[in-house]
Amino acid sequence: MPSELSGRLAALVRWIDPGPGASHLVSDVSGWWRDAEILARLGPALVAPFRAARPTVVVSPAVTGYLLGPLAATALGVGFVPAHKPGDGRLPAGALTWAQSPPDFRGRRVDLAVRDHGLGRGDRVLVVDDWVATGAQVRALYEICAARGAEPVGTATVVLDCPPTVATELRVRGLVDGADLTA
Ligand SMILES: O=P(O)(O)OC[C@H]1O[C@H](OP(=O)(O)OP(=O)(O)O)[C@H](O)[C@@H]1O
Ligand SMILES: Nc1ncnc2[nH]cnc12
Repeated sequence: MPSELSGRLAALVRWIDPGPGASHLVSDVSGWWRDAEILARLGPALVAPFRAARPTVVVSPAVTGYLLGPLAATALGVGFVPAHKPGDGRLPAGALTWAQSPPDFRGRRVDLAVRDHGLGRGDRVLVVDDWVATGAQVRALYEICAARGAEPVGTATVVLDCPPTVATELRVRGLVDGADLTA
């Protein structure tokens, strides 16, 4: 992990109390977008460990992934494919491939869908997201890749907050260690 960038990213994470009844604080990463230098560095830093794998496309889940995925795709010079969630109100027309995640960090099983037109045999997919906690949503995206005949080369995340065994299994690389964030 690039240490100077890691420190700046970690310092920009804020924690919000969602209000009465909430069991835990919620992260706010909007500081990453507001800092022009960090914004410019995010894409290249995320993709650096995966350049040798020659990804042909970046896939990211709604909704924060939609901010990071295009930064990573631009850095690689490849295209971007959004992975939709039923609640995001933007399910595209045409055939979709769906997968359901195992319980994620909130205990939810998340349904994810990718437009068939966007992903196919021969694609080498880099998954990009802001945070990997249990790896549940990454697993669902890899399942979609497999169903489309595409190969996931790994996952680039800003916050790597999953057990090392999961990071190794899913080939996840991160810019900030979750243990360095204090809520
Ligand atoms: O490793 P996991 O347990 O799967 O959790 C990580 C995922 O959960 C969060 O997304 P969320 O569904 O909260 O969507 P958001 O981008 O709208 O915050 C985060 O952005 C990752 O996508
Ligand atoms: N955005 C997020 N994604 C996953 N785990 C988190 N823990 C706190 N914020 C999170």
